[in-house]
Amino acid sequence: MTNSDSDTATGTAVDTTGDAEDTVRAELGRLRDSIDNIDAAVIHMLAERFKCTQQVGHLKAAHKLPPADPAREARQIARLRELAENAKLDPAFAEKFLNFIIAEVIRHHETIARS
Ligand SMILES: O=C(O)C(=O)C[C@]1(C(=O)O)C=C[C@@H](O)C=C1
Repeated sequence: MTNSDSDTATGTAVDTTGDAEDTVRAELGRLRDSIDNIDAAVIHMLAERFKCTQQVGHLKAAHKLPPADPAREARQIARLRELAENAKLDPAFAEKFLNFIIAEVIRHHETIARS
């Protein structure tokens, strides 16, 4: 036996050279690199979204429109839930995530309206 010995309790092969550990470490590193890229993309996309919503906030304040538009939100939620389902993402999570972002946007709109 060169790369593995037999586990005395289970009889299963156990790596004794550290090769498996290296493989796992490499795979984890590769996945984390992708996660870091995705997180960066999410941040950049959110930054662009907030640039748009800031403009919406100024437009709404200038025309005395209310910060929140529940009918628009209902349409966005229905749309995102369907997108999530098709993408095999939990639609409840997608809805929570959108509501979290919109709550922050409404806070920004209110700040702009007060200024
Ligand atoms: O579309 C608007 O009216 C916005 O103010 C943007 C936005 C959003 O972040 O998507 C935020 C608040 C509204 O209640 C609905 C949507």
